[in-house]
Amino acid sequence: MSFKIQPAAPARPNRCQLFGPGSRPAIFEKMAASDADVINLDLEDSVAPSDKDSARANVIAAISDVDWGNKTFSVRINGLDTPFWYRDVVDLLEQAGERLDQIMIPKVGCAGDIYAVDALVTAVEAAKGRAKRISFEVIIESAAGIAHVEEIAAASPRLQAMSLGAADFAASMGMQTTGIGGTQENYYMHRDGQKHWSDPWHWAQAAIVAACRTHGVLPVDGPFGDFSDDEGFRAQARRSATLGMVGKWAIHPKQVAIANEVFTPSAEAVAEAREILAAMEAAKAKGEGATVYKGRLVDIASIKQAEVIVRQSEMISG
Ligand SMILES: CCC(=O)SCCNC(=O)CCNC(=O)[C@H](O)C(C)(C)COP(=O)(O)OP(=O)(O)OC[C@H]1O[C@@H](n2cnc3c(N)ncnc32)[C@H](O)[C@@H]1OP(=O)(O)O
Ligand SMILES: O=CC(=O)O
Ligand SMILES: [Mg+2]
Repeated sequence: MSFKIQPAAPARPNRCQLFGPGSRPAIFEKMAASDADVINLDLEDSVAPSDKDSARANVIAAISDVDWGNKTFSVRINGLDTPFWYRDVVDLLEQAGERLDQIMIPKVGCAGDIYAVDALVTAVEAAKGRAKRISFEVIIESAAGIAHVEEIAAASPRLQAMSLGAADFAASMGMQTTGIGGTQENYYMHRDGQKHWSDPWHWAQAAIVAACRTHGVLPVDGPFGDFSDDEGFRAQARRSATLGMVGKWAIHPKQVAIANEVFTPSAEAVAEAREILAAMEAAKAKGEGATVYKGRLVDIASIKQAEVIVRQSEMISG
């Protein structure tokens, strides 16, 4: 470990973030009744420009009127390149009740974007005497965002989570696809007459995980657009979990259960992690730093690996 200790990310479940347009209040109660850990009401790209004002009013009302239980409650504001974002922040912070936990800043391109929102939020919080300090989450969904991912992850103590937004990311990168996440037909290797598909999102996800883990932020996988493809969603979620991401967005309620399943360590994984910890305790009692568990090496690094799984499981089960 470096002299600088890796900070822990916020200890709250973030296995699934369920999205819904702020212009569709008929689904708010259904979102609240879901099993998602995080709710994201959207003021940005799922809301037509003509509906921005009414969607903002719907969301502000719903923050107090709907029982969101113990979910993390977040609102996605409009991007800093639009005329809408400052009004989103001011109205939310001036008018919304204390139940608002977080705002999501889309399309961030540099640390300065977060600084600007932080300055505005801090001023309105102080002016209104808000007791609860709002946290931030951001979406990396542009070439600039991924190029500056580390400074973004370090930008504010308010920052709790960072998602990869595959749709806008693909557009910003000039990727030749209209698919939102998952397998891309033309991204394959060819050998002996067979196609072997690769993962075009992998490098961006890995960069996000590294930036987040360096700065104590939760790394999250964003949307998977084809909500008819359960197995495609599951495969994408499993790759993300294996890389170190803690959860994934659901853009349809049927994706919630799959995300929760994938991002909850299985009973078998937890049992094995506990056995590794026990094997290492036994090794330590004999003065050994390395031992054999089920025919394979485990050593002091294995304790940290096993603790990741046990901690995740304990945090989720509360
Ligand atoms: C891609 C880049 C991004 O920025 S993604 C994030 C922004 N996008 C969004 O927030 C979109 C969220 N999703 C939606 O708006 C809808 O799910 C879309 C995809 C339009 C599909 O809606 P719809 O045609 O009603 O689906 P459906 O008939 O299969 O619905 C079945 C039942 O589920 C409900 N439902 C629908 N969406 C949600 C949701 N997000 N949260 C909670 N409930 C939802 C429907 O109302 C329907 O309920 P019921 O069975 O009639 O009682
Ligand atoms: O905002 C999300 C995206 O994929 O774009
Ligand atoms: Mg987007």
